[in-house]
Parts: sequence; C-alpha cells; structure tokens
Amino acid sequence: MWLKFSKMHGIGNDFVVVDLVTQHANIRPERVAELADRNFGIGFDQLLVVEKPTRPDVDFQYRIFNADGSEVENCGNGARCFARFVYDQNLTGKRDIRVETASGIMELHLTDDHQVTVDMGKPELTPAHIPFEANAFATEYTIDVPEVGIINLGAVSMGNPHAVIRVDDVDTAPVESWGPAVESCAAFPNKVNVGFMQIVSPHHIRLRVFERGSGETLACGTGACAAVVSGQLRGWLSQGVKVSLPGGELMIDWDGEGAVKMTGPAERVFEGKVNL
Ligand SMILES: N[C@H](CCC[C@H](N)C(=O)O)C(=O)O
Repeated sequence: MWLKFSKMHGIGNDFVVVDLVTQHANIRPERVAELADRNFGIGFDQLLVVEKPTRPDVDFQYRIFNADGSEVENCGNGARCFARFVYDQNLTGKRDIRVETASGIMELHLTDDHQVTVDMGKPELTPAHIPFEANAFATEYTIDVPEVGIINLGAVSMGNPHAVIRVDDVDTAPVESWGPAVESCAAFPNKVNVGFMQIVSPHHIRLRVFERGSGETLACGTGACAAVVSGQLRGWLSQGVKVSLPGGELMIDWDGEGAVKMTGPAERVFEGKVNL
C-alpha cells in the first residue's frame, strides 16, 4: 500500500509523518523498523501516524512508533511536527489544535514564525506511574545499574518514562555506555529514556538523550521537559529554562506544579511515497 508521507524534524529529531485520515494502512512494527533503517529504509527516529479523533473534543489523534517498531505514549518534538503537518496538509485550518495520544490530550499552538508551543501536561512523579521501582517519591534516587554501578538520577514521566542524570560536561558524558544500560535496567519495567544534563546556569542546561527504542537522538522534546522538571525539583534550575541539545534549542517553562510548556521549531524536509 503506497502512501504519501512527509519527512520532518524537530531540531534534528527526525520523523516520517503519515496521514491516515485521508489514507488507510495497518501499521506493522516489523515494517516500521525496516523503514527506520537509514540505509535499507527511509531512516527516522520515530514514525508519526495521524488519525481521526476517537472523541468529539479533540481534532486528531496521533500514534508514535520508535525506530525499533515499539509504540510509545508521547513525543514532544513529534507533537510540534504533527501540528505543522496537519496545518500544512490542510487537514485543519486551526492554529490551536487539540490532539490525543496514548498518554492523554495535548494542546498545540502554531505561532506565526514557524514555532510551535505545546502544553505537555503535568509531569508524573509517582514512581508506580512512571513506572520506576521505588517505595516513595524522591527528587533524586540512587540505584545500582548492571555494568555501570551506583548512580544518582531523577525519574519523571511526561507520558513516557525518563531518567535524568546530572553530568559536568555533556560532551564527555558516557552516553554510549550508560544509555543502553540504564534504558534496560530492571528499575524501569517499561524501559526508559536516559537524559544526561549539564547545568550551565539556573536558566540554561545542555542535554543529550539516549532514547528508549531509538538510541541517542539529536534532540528529545519530552526529555527536555523531564530534565527541566528534575533540575527544578533538585534545586538546580529556576522557572524558564533554555535547553541546548545537539540538534538545537528548546524553551521549557514549568511553574513547579502545573503543566510543562515547550516551545520550538518544526521543519518539513521533503515529501514522498512509501509502501507501508
Ligand atoms: N523514544 C521515546 C519516544 C520519542 C520521544 C522523543 N523523540 C521526544 O521528542 O519526546 C520513548 O520511547 O518514550
């Protein structure tokens, strides 16, 4: 089944976006993994699938598949690209869009200068709901990770699970070795995205993320949100943080109690057809 798609990115976190509102296909995880391959397929960090809403109070629903074919709950950079996609493809004329994902409802606003602001909802900190193996909430946990040893980390869900590890310099952080070890450690029953955060100032961090199911990406929107939440809870950050990722910058705003607001770009690179 040949389908039109858009190739997009949010500061280097790249996506194939498929409209299943006007087209039809059944998504098969093994096919997603084939198409994610950067030599044998199109190549992407995640596949985003846009569908008709299941309820009257939202405009669309969208599904997210990692490069390994696993379907996940949320994607921050993907949400911005989703909003630009449905507007550019004339699937909506709205610049304020409500969308449902597996983690709940998000509200997106398309600004005039190609930026998108996303209400990412409230962070989830209760260990059982992340999920993370701990008896009670703490701003920082100490766990023993096989092949790594004892490490301190924050644990936050933005609909999807995140571990946040502070490092002195992201350029020398052990992303390649600690990333996969923490991603799959038993403390996170559903696996976890692993963020390596360098504190530059109370209003600026540098961040690298080893993503669950995709490996290190140039940017991770939910990871940026989780890092800022964990950094504020641990007393290192104040409200209104610039997050510098390898692929670019995001602005993250959290008042310490309510929803996390993320603002950043969304770019379309090319259109194509794919046999999904
Ligand atoms: N790898 C993530 C999904 C994509 C998140 C990321 N691309 C973002 O921008 O938030 C997970 O398994 O939860």
